[in-house]
This record gives sequence, C-alpha cells and structure tokens, in this order.
Amino acid sequence: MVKLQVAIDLLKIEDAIALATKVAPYIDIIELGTPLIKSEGLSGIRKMKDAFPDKLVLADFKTADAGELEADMAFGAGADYITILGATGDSTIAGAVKSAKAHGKGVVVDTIGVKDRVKRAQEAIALGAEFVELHAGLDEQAEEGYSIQVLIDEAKTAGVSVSIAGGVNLSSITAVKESGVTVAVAGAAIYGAEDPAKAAKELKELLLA
Ligand SMILES: O=C(CO)[C@H](O)[C@H](O)COP(=O)(O)O
Repeated sequence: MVKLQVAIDLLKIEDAIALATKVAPYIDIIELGTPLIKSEGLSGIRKMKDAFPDKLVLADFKTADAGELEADMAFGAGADYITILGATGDSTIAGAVKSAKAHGKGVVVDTIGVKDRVKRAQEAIALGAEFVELHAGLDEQAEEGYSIQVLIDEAKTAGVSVSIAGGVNLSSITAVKESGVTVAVAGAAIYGAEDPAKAAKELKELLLA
C-alpha cells in the first residue's frame, strides 16, 4: 500500500496540530515542513509526536552538513524520519544513517536541486536511506513549464524505494501511485484545501483504489 504523507508548511505548531487532527485518519506520515521547524524548533517535533504517538512523524530538516548530529537532534525530539539533502556529500548521509540505526529510525534523502535524481536516489539507498524523495520544491514548481510528470517518469525507472513531492493533488495522485512509489507527499493539496479532511480522505481513497 502506498503511504500518504501530509507536508505541513504552516508556521505555528498549534495550527499544524489542528490540521493534523483533522486529517490524521487518512494519513500515514505527518511531515513538519522546513519552515515549521525553523519557526518552532525541536519542541515543535516533540509536541507533534506527543499529540500523535501512533503516527510516523517526519522532520523535514533538509540537512546539508553534520548529518549524525542533526539526525540525533531530530530523533531525540521524537521524529521517526529526518530528511537529508541528496545534494550534499555521501558522508553527511552516512552520518545520519548511523544515527538512524542507533535510534531505530529512518533517513529520507531529499533530491531537491539534484540534476540526476534517479542516480542520486540509487546512491542514497546504497548508503542506507530508507527511501528517497523525488522532489520539486516550491520554487521549482513555480518555474514556467513545471510538470509533476517528470517525477512520475523518474519514479518508474528508479528501481529503489522513492516518494514523490511537488504538486501531488487529486489530479496527479493516481499517476503517482501507478509509478510505483512507496509514499505520496501532499502539502498544499491538503493544508490549502477548503476542507482538509475531505481532501486527505479523497487522496487516500485514490491511493487505495
Ligand atoms: O518540502 C517542501 C518544499 O520544500 C514541500 O512541503 C513539498 O514540496 C510539498 O509540496 P506541495 O505543497 O506541492 O505538495
């Protein structure tokens, strides 16, 4: 079954927990987005995990250096996953993987800004990442001509465990699922929806269909 991850790109933990409360029945992984972590710090991760002990919590650190130290921080605060940038060196990913093994948690490598996402995904899995996020960030999505199709095509050829993030919504989620991903990540399609619970439910139903 393809897991559904909600990316919460809000700035206040109270708002993030309120959103997560609405959508939790349909969500497998609750992601604290990078702006939320910068705004609320490690205590935001702790509050989210305490509110949802039975959900997987992903801290979108986008770590570029000191992989082991930052992973220790995220896992110590209650995260089940941390993201490490694929654009950084192998030793940063390896350091985070060392921490993940010590804590019984997982590393997700984020390919934002990486030119050859498929090659880097394969390298990251060989380094011990649990899965790799094929990711077009908010800025890349705003560029003229962006289409999520490029990520869908990459997922089909990756041959390793990947998620897709960057415009997953009701129109694209079936193609995302059929590309063979492990996880589908939806941010604005849920937190920006008029009725986030309805949006999350519909996304989950399409993943289960
Ligand atoms: O990590 C992120 C930005 O760096 C976003 O959370 C991720 O891209 C989800 O995006 P969307 O709102 O398009 O679903």
